[in-house]
Amino acid sequence: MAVLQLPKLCRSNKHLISCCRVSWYSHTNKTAHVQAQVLYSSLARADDNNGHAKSKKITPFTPTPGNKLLGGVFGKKAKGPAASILQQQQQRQQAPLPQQLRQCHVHIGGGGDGGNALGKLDAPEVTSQDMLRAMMAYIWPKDDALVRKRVGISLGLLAGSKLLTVCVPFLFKGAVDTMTTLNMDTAPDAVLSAATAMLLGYGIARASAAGFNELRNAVFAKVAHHSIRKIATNVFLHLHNLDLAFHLNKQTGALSKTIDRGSRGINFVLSAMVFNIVPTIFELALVSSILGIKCGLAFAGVSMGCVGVYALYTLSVTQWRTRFRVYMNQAENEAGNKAVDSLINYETVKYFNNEKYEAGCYNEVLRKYEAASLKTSSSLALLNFGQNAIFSTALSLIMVLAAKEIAQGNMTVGDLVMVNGLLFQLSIPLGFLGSVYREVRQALLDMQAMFTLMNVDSRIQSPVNAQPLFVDNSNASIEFRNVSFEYEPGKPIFKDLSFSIPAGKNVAIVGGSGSGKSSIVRLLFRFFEPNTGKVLIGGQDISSVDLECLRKTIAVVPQDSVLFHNTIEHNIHYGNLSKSHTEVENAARMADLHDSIMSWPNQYNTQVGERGLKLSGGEKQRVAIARAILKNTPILIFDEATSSLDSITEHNILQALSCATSGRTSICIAHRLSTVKEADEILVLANGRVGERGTHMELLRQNGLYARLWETQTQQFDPSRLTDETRKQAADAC
Ligand SMILES: Nc1ncnc2c1ncn2[C@@H]1O[C@H](COP(=O)(O)OP(=O)(O)OP(=O)(O)O)[C@@H](O)[C@H]1O
Repeated sequence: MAVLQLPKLCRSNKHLISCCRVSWYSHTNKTAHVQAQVLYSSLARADDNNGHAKSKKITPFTPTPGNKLLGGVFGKKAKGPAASILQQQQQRQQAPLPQQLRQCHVHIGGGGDGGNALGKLDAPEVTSQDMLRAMMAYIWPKDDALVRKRVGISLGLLAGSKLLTVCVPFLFKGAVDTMTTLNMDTAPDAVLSAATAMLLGYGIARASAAGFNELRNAVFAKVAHHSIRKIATNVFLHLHNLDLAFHLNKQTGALSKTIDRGSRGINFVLSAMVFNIVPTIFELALVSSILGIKCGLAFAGVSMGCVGVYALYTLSVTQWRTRFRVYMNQAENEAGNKAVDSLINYETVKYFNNEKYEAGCYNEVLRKYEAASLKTSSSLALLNFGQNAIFSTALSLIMVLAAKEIAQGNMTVGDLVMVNGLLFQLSIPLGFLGSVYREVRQALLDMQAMFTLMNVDSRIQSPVNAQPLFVDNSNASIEFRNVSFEYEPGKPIFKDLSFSIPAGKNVAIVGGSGSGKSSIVRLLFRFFEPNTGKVLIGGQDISSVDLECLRKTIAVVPQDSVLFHNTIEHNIHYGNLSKSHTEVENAARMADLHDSIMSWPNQYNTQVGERGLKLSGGEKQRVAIARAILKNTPILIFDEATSSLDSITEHNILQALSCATSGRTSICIAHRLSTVKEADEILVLANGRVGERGTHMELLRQNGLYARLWETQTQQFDPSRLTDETRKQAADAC
């Protein structure tokens, strides 16, 4: 039994501004990860001051699902016993948990989302080092010699361009010094040609340095884009592997923005890492050494001092500016979410004439974004000005020093030109250093959100050494054994639910709205896991079988059919991508859709619009049915599959479905009882259990909840036939 000490003291703490739940998250069958998160630092201060006195009130706490806890708030500087207990929780503890606590998940909340619009992700945070390490694996992959070769060539080109760049001021100095001897020399033509050669060399060196740079960019571009593609694909796949609960809690707008910004960040950081940071430091050292050797220690001292002050200023101001970028990202995510949510609900907005309200909400979020961007740009102006001021001061100082040396005859005018050239050359990488640091920090922030996503574990995974699911039409039985389940603590959906469906039978599940019919499908498909009890298919516990194998065994026609923004052919074909066009057509025929499709101008190439909005509700349902037929699985589930169809179409489809499902195990969820009265057995859900079960006639004879529902629907209701108990049940169900 896991016992956590939680700071009861927080209950009385006036600084507490957040009420949160502790996360119980089962990665394996026997352990739970417990993670506390930093929410506010105000409590930390209170804890600092009075930690000892308050620690007396700490009592052990035995967690159960749904227990509401207060606290979990501390800052980096938190001290005292209360803080140390919280810190213990923060370090991921692994404690064996009893069965009923396994796989029960509640997440830390409580406002003050300091992150982004993705909310708090239930994953350890990714550090900059983690990300750099991960990226290094992409740019220097052990298994891809071609990529390594490209990186090597790019580095060679980089070295060539740097050397040429450093030569430029020397050639210019040579030309100026040669020209100054023009009047005193006896052979002006020779001097002129020497100066011309040096000036030509100057031009060639400049052009070649630039050429090498561009060539390097071109060679490296493939490495960068290749890495971006790989990382973005991995993130995308990872998102698809996360469980339904994650996706129900996250907003798609924020997710796509996070991937978008994260991928852009990768491009920047990759180039910066290889071509800017290390080579810039090298160039700074080179230029300072040349200045020191050629012109003296004073010159080197001023240039090094300038670099030091410049770097210090840049780093500290950039650090300070980072928070504005975080606000900006948050506001941008929020704006993206708002826009997507509002546009997806276009029709609802119109039905209720709420365009202005929606625009107002969007404007409000944009206002936040505007404020954050203004702060970002004004602080950037401050940074740029400061950098310029530092550099100009150093440049003036060095030029004064050079002028003095010329006056004393220690340096030539050419030297002055060379110093000037070197310093200007220095200003380029220095400017880069500032902006690269700035951009790298910002890119790392963007990437952090994306990589943190990669750290989120799916709660539903195939167990290690998972068995395949050995079922076919002959043995695809389904059993729910003592299943208890709740999405949220304190709101049980099933209480000790048990039923079984023999292989090849067609069973209907009916019950009031919210009684948990669709939840049965989700448990069967392993979108969620029961808190206790087991779900078995063909006698195998589905939590121990391979997830992909399990899902290949079941075809679902969901309650809301959402289609891809593609042709109708693609949408039906999606049910089984290995099937031919003829099989797609056959499935469409069975779903009573083929004739409708053939009457459209573009037939199977008709575009269905975003989420299938160009189709009627009934047509979408028939596409979903055709898909499921095409998937051709031993188990078929229809969740309100014909609710949007007219009676004639429904009748046709039901006939086709009885062919399609014959010999297979099928579950039909329906409100309209006329669609399920032919089922082999009907289960009536009530109060989290199977309240009644039997064939249509048996249930009518039982004269219970089903009879009441049936009579209400067929308008043959005779209240005098109902007992008080049934009346109460029926009232609950309806
Ligand atoms: N992801 C979720 N998180 C929290 N509660 C949920 C979630 N999904 C469903 N519920 C709740 O679980 C209960 C059962 O939902 P379910 O969709 O299984 O009912 P149903 O019987 O299929 O309803 P209907 O006939 O109206 O479709 C409902 O009260 C619903 O609000």
